[in-house]
Amino acid sequence: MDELQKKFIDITGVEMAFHTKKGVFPALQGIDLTVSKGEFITLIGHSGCGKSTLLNLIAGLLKPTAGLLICAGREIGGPSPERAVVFQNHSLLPWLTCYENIHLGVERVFSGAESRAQLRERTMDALALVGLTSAETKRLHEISGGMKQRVGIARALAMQPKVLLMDEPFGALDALTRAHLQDELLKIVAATKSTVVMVTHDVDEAVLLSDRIVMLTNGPAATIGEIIAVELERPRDRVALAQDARYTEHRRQVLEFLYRKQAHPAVAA
Ligand SMILES: Nc1ncnc2c1ncn2[C@@H]1O[C@H](COP(=O)(O)OP(=O)(O)OP(=O)(O)O)[C@@H](O)[C@H]1O
Repeated sequence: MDELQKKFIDITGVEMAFHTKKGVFPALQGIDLTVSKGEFITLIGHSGCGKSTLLNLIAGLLKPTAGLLICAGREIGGPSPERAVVFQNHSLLPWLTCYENIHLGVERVFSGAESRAQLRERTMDALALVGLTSAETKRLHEISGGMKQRVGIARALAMQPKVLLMDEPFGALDALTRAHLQDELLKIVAATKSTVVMVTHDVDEAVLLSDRIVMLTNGPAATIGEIIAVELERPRDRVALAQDARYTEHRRQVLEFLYRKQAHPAVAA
């Protein structure tokens, strides 16, 4: 792996302060992080510590008050289909079909360079990737929450992003659907070799999916407290992992960080 691939996302000295009615609120400070190409990173930390803020900075939806964010050798200057985002509320258009929701994004990115047939093929490939080929013509209000989330992931992947950014993509789903989609995401990421940064609140999700778990301290002025390298070979099987001592140890490390070292002020009091 060359230097550019090792530092595919390169974040140095990033600070984010928000101007509020009560004055300046320092959300993040001293954020240094590199993510290599093909790596799966999760961001975990207590509510309000700044996980979404960091993700939005990488997405280019926010500009840092200090520091530098680089992706694939170029400074992140704003949002780009190179860095596709999947949100918890999937932000899809409910009156359109699954196909149309994905096709909209595909058209936006590729219509200058590709024929209508190619655009259709891209859209169908993305639907197939998330197992929704048969739901092509269904409208969003006709499908379940888990299926909507899959459409959101397909829409993001269809743009062939360099980086997939996910903000609690499975947060609103029931436990079984969530487990199913985590397994699907593992397969998709293995096939597409995507670089992923994902925000989660779920310790098991973080250990199951990640190459590294980035744990943020409590805000204000949150920063990276610890990073755990998850040394579990892939493909990963959730049932086998449940009895794996390394899995349990990683889980313990995250829990210790969250509930001992960074016990939430409200909880610690
Ligand atoms: N636009 C904004 N203006 C002012 N303050 C903000 C803004 N966006 C976020 N913040 C503050 O920055 C801090 C970090 O918010 P952020 O949403 O990144 O946290 P989070 O870790 O993603 O939280 P959660 O897990 O609850 O989603 C919070 O204190 C929040 O109130």
